[in-house]
Amino acid sequence: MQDTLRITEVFYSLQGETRTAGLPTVFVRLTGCPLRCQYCDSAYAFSGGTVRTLDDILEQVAGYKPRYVCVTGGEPLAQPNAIPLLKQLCDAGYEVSLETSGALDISAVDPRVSRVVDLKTPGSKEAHRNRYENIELLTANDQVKFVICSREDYDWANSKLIQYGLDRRAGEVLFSPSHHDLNARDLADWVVADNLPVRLQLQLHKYLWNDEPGR
Ligand SMILES: C[S@@+](CC[C@H](N)C(=O)[O-])C[C@H]1O[C@@H](n2cnc3c(N)ncnc32)[C@H](O)[C@@H]1O
Ligand SMILES: Nc1nc2[nH]cc(C(=O)O)c2c(=O)[nH]1
Ligand code: SF4
Ligand SMILES: [Mg+2]
Repeated sequence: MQDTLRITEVFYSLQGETRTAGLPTVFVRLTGCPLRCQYCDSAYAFSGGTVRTLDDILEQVAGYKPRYVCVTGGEPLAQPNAIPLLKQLCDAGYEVSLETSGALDISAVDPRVSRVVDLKTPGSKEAHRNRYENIELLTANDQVKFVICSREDYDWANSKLIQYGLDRRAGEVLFSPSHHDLNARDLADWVVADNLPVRLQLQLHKYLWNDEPGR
């Protein structure tokens, strides 16, 4: 029996988020998530999907001849075979990132992967799932993200930034407005007013292609 993963989609697009925003990237979206963030834009990946072998997924990725590959979901780390997938993508020579909720242990992820770890804000309604032990594991190759729904979420994110010295632990601290919940301009004004050491992140793909799956 070969190693398999349940996959919602594999597609080639522009990275809409994080430090590689704007760069052509292959996305591998794994099916299933144990969380239910209030704002989730990928709820179509909670169920369904297709069981595929790692070799089959790697072959499709290779067909795009990408430099960047992003493993996302759903929650990738909810499937144990996400770990060998990430390693094999690195071995194949891609620059690999992982989008993860921060609710599961990130320690087994290949160190070549840039782990994009969400710290779930109160506005997500899933903040009680944050696994704060993950913060100790972050390196300069990793990124921490806050998806911010309100001024209260902004103040909460700012307090975590200070409490854990996140800008010194991770290569990037990303503040992203929750699409539909918060005006990006308000968040931009708050970041400037407070002179925060964070990067405002907009979801580029939503400006380009709205909320279409597979973009
Ligand atoms: C769909 S999740 C999949 C990976 C993982 N489950 C997680 O939450 O990081 C990918 C990224 O999209 C973000 N996201 C989801 N819905 C969003 C929304 N409405 N506005 C802004 N970011 C959103 C998540 O917070 C996460 O950083
Ligand atoms: N273009 C594009 N960029 C993305 N970056 C992270 C995504 C995600 O859903 O995790 C995503 C996505 O769904 N599309
Ligand atoms: S953890 Fe990620 S995929 Fe799961 S509900 Fe939250 S945003 Fe959606
Ligand atoms: Mg998305």
